[in-house]
Amino acid sequence: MWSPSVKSEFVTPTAASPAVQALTVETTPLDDVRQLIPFLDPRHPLLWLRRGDGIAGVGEAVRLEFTGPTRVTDAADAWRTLAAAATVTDPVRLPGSGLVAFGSFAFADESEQASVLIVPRVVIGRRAGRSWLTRVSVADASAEAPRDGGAAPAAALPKPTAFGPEFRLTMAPGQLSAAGYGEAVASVVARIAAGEVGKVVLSRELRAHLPAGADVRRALVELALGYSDCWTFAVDGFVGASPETLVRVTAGRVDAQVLAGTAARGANAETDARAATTLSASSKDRAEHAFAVDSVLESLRPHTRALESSAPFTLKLPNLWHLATDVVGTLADGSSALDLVAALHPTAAVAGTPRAAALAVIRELEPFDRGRYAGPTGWIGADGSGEWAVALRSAQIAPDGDLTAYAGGGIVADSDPVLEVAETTMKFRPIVEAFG
Ligand SMILES: C=C(O[C@@H]1C=C(C(=O)O)C=C[C@H]1O)C(=O)O
Repeated sequence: MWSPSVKSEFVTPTAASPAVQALTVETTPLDDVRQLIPFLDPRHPLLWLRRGDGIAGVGEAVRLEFTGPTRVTDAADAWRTLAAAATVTDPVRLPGSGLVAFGSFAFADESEQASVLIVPRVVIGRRAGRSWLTRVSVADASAEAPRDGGAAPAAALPKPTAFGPEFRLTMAPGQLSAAGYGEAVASVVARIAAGEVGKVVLSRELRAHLPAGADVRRALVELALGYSDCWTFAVDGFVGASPETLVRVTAGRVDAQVLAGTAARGANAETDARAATTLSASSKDRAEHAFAVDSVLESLRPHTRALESSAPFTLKLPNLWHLATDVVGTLADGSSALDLVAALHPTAAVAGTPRAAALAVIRELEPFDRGRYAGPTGWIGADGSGEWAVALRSAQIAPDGDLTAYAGGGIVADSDPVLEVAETTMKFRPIVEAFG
């Protein structure tokens, strides 16, 4: 249960966060800031951006790490405690103003990759023509005075910095080659025919190495410009431009957009229109899509009232078409966005159905750790609001510069290995072009 409280005198330490930090958070309005990316740290950007609106974070006031099967529920609990101990002044009161944490969670329970919640020291936000600056300062709950002297006075905007030199990466196959992926797809199709499983989302990876000191903001600009209708994100070295909204919670409203079912864009207007019509008429894609919508509705229903879904429609992206369904409802039980993320992840759009059987096939056939690919990435606010994407069209940059990009697709009874390899190639495009 989420009890919104941004001011609290008393802090109860929890197992997830033994020494609760008391944050002092101050948001002030700014004149419209049109570009958020130039304010970011070139090597440690924190970003959540769509159609020019979003939040950009600089520095780390708090970093919480989670692993294992309870990583999302642990994070939801730790966030409740942290938010309850914070003193927040927020005259702006827009989604993303006040206290926020950026978050990114590993796809798999057994992943080696840490899941994180990061509260930046400074956030610059923009929404519908309004902008703001949030500053965060930290004091240990047991300490008498804030460690860094309390909230900095509402000061001038941090300075944007010039971009570093251009770079171009060459991506090479990772542990699963394109041919190997095709074989894995064929193996899934055989398992579906044998009745072991209904749908499995299989993925492959590409690898590259980022030159030392590379300015990651260059790739973020490419993603944000090329895929402006997608969520361009950067959290702890994990970057991407995802079209899929896992869940949003704003003022008691819950919404999601389920994507599953993919087709290539046509070369001209006529073939492009035909590609969309064929996709929406395809029984293979409709079946794959229905699995994904059902899994989202089933997970959200216990937490919502008046949950409704649209009819499936075709969604146009620069690199492909998707079948999409909008889901909307009213929050019924005070859940935070992270509580809903815990209920939803992993959906059938990125795991398969039945879930446990699909995850077992993924573990067996994918010879790599997905890390945060296909996991939940987004932000959470002090009042439990938030916006979370399924982290697709993404890549993880390790501290040593090694970059791993991921793409996959839903495999159903009549999937064709050759077409599935081609689909992953289309889905790699945003990352390959942003870094290439
Ligand atoms: C798995 C990915 O995408 C997911 C799978 C889709 C499909 O199989 O048609 C479509 C959108 C996403 O839900 C990916 O982009 O890597």
